[in-house]
Amino acid sequence: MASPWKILVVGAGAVGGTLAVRLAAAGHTVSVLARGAHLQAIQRAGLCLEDPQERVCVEVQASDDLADFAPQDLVILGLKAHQLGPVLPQLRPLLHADTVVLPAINGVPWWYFHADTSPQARTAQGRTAHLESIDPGGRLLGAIDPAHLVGCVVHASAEVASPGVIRGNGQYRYVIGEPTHTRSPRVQALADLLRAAGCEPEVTDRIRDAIWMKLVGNATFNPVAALTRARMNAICDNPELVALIRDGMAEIMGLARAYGCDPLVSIEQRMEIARGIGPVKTSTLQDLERGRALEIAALLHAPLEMARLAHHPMTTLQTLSALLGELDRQVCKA
Ligand SMILES: NC(=O)C1=CN([C@@H]2O[C@H](COP(=O)(O)OP(=O)(O)OC[C@H]3O[C@@H](n4cnc5c(N)ncnc54)[C@H](OP(=O)(O)O)[C@@H]3O)[C@@H](O)[C@H]2O)C=CC1
Ligand SMILES: CC(C)(CO)C(=O)C(=O)O
Repeated sequence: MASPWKILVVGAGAVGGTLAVRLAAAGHTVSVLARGAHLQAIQRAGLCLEDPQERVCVEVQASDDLADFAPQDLVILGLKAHQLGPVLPQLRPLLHADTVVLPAINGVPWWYFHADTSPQARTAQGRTAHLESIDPGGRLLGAIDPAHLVGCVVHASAEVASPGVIRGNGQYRYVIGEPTHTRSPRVQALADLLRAAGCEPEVTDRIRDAIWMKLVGNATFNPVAALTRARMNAICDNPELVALIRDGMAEIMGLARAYGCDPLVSIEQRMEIARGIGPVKTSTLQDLERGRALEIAALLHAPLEMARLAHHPMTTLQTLSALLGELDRQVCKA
């Protein structure tokens, strides 16, 4: 192995925990930010990843306080998008000049307009625009230097099965790319790192296309899954839900194009990809079942805000957002 990386996973839940285990098992120095019973279990017995093929457990340094960690080569963000606020500014002391920050997070990212060329990307004053729905006041955008960021789209499904134990569906596909839409040695190095850890990285010089392609599924399947409590395969087998999802997909694909992007696949192909994920619970359904706040802002409010800015109609997504918002208020904690 080339020299080990010093890696911090901030939010070692389903997605972050998966990456933490794979990277630690590949010999890297991995630390994790976790909390509560999950943190206690990791400190007591390590962090474990089960997939249909194997169970792997690793020992990692774990804490609920970012001040306990030294500067890192790579910081992976495995939080829900709405959990970033208090955490992102605290990362600054952990970043050296070449540290890469990799947000493994669904939805429209807070940094979307950084280095973007769409007309909406700059304010009238020439500054990088932000979306109020995911980044009120632009505080996330100002929290860390966006030069550290590499975009990441996660094609994997997992959940925290019990404290200290992540259960995944055995898919480990990550699309990574520069927000500047260029090729870079650091993205290549990240791809090598992930491949050597048994993952399937894909490098793109059009990361926003990959973000939209993923969002086409998350903005439709995730709310429908939470509203119906159905797994992915059950949704795919229900023609009425499929019709609803196809309408929502068409809206998001149109929005992607309105922002100069290509959603990369047809509705038919996107449905097939969703079916291939298997009988899993979306992360939004997992949150609902645990009474946790739903990730509505990044999956629905942000594209709806972008739709308003671009004068693009999205009635299906508006309806899903209204229904999911009320479910969140009725069932989930703040
Ligand atoms: N799960 C999946 O299958 C997939 C998820 N995604 C996306 O990946 C991202 C992460 O989701 P997922 O892994 O499911 O989420 P999880 O809730 O499983 O993981 C997030 C973890 O971060 C912890 N956390 C949050 N804030 C803090 C904090 N301040 N200090 C310490 N720990 C903290 C959470 O703890 P606590 O539980 O106490 O809040 C939780 O353990 C989301 O954007 C999701 O949409 C993408 C593809 C698939
Ligand atoms: C639906 C799924 C698993 C697709 O990868 C996902 O992204 C999620 O659960 O949020």
